[in-house]
Amino acid sequence: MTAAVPQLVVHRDKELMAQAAAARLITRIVDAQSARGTASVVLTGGRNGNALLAAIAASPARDAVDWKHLDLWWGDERFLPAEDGERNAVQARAELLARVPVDPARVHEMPASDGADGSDVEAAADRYAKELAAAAEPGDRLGVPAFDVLLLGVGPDTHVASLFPEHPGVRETERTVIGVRGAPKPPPTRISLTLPAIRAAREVWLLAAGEDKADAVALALSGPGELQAPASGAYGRTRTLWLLDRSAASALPAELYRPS
Ligand SMILES: O=C(O)[C@H](O)[C@@H](O)[C@H](O)[C@H](O)COP(=O)(O)O
Repeated sequence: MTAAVPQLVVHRDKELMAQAAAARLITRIVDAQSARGTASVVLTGGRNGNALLAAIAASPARDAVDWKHLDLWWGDERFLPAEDGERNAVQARAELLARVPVDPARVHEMPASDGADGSDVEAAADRYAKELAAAAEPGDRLGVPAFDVLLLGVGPDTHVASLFPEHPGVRETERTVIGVRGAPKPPPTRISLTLPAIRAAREVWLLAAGEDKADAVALALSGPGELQAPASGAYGRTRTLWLLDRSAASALPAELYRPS
């Protein structure tokens, strides 16, 4: 079962989108933890992903989360030295993770280029795939944990994670994690979950704000193939949610979104 038919929620502006998405994510984590004692979330890099983390950090409700029983993963990472400020994990630490009592053993950063695999990005990707498989439950698909929420920023070319239009990574159907070279968005070398891994999530939430995303959002939601618009291939098993601001929704056809 998939939730390939997306739900759209459009907020007044990107600031309100970040605040509302933060409240939504806190609630979703609390619900998962009350049901199962634990939760797992896949973080995304980019301005909207980081704004969401900052909004959680600033929220009084953040203490409702049992941070010690939360597994955090990444959808993609820039393949740079571990402490490089351009890494998604370094930015996530600064925005939120250094301010809440997470269990470091449950914060699963993607390998860095100065780690055990050196500059071998494919070996680093395989390492992360093994870490995901080790965390999967017997019933989980593909050897990937059934993430409660998988967050994705959406690029102006409709990329998600580090899966770019017409790039080979979008076609991957077997592996859960791949190395990416020649990414159009710098830096060129990255690690990324693949679409099959993304689709193993219970819920996939896509974040897009700003006029520069309007065409990408309209294209991705018009039903093109995922090779042309990778965001259109990002959906969850039970829910696919597009969190937008009005600017990013401004090119949508009337039947998809009526401005309030
Ligand atoms: O490593 C990255 O750069 C991100 O994971 C990338 O997929 C990002 O989410 C989109 O490019 C949207 O970025 P913005 O939210 O900054 O537009």
